[in-house]
Amino acid sequence: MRVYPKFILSATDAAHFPAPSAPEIAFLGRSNVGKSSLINALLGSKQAHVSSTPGRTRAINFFSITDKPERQQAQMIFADLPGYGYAKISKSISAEWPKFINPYLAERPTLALCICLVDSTIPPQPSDIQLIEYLQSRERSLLVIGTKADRLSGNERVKAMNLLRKGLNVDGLLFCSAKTGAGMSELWQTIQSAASEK
Ligand SMILES: Nc1nc2c(ncn2[C@@H]2O[C@H](COP(=O)(O)OP(=O)(O)OP(=O)(O)O)[C@@H](O)[C@H]2O)c(=O)[nH]1
Ligand SMILES: [Mg+2]
Repeated sequence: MRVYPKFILSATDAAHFPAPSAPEIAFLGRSNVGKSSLINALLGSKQAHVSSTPGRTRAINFFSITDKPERQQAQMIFADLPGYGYAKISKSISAEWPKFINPYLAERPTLALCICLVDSTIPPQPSDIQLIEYLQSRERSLLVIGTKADRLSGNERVKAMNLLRKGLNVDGLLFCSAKTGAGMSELWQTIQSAASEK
């Protein structure tokens, strides 16, 4: 799918969020799980900052998405959220979460879908379970993505899929790779149907 993304703003405070307009798709996950890479793969361009240093994304970065370059009004908005759960930065990030990330997840009226990224190459992590339980308690629509699936063989993929499904207590789980593009068309379909339902 060809889309035209535009960076809107970077917010470190709820007061700086853009006024709610188009349906929003939030990308969540532990630091280094591949949030920014997945956004870039979906958009087919380098919008989000990808880094080898975990914890690089410290703000919520908003991008507007249109299907035609001349269109002014966004059809949907992507929100790239700061990562959580990485030991070295967990203190500073966990201090920031309640301040503006919890209000975003709990109260944002236009939030249509939370895409929760988990690393498909490691077992379910407590911080992932915590986030998914929080979103479920808030009755948010969510989709869990196993990232970096290119690192697994076919056999390992089946094993990892079962382990994550059980450990995270979710039915649907989609494995993706920002590197090979695996899973991208299925992911776009889910995003579009969530945005059109909002
Ligand atoms: N093999 C492989 N590596 C990936 C994939 N996606 C991301 N990576 C690598 O994982 C690292 C982290 O990627 P980012 O996209 O910056 O991760 P992030 O979740 O945005 O990280 P923070 O912003 O720090 O929270 C980078 O070194 C990427 O190259 C993938 O699909 N396959
Ligand atoms: Mg990032």
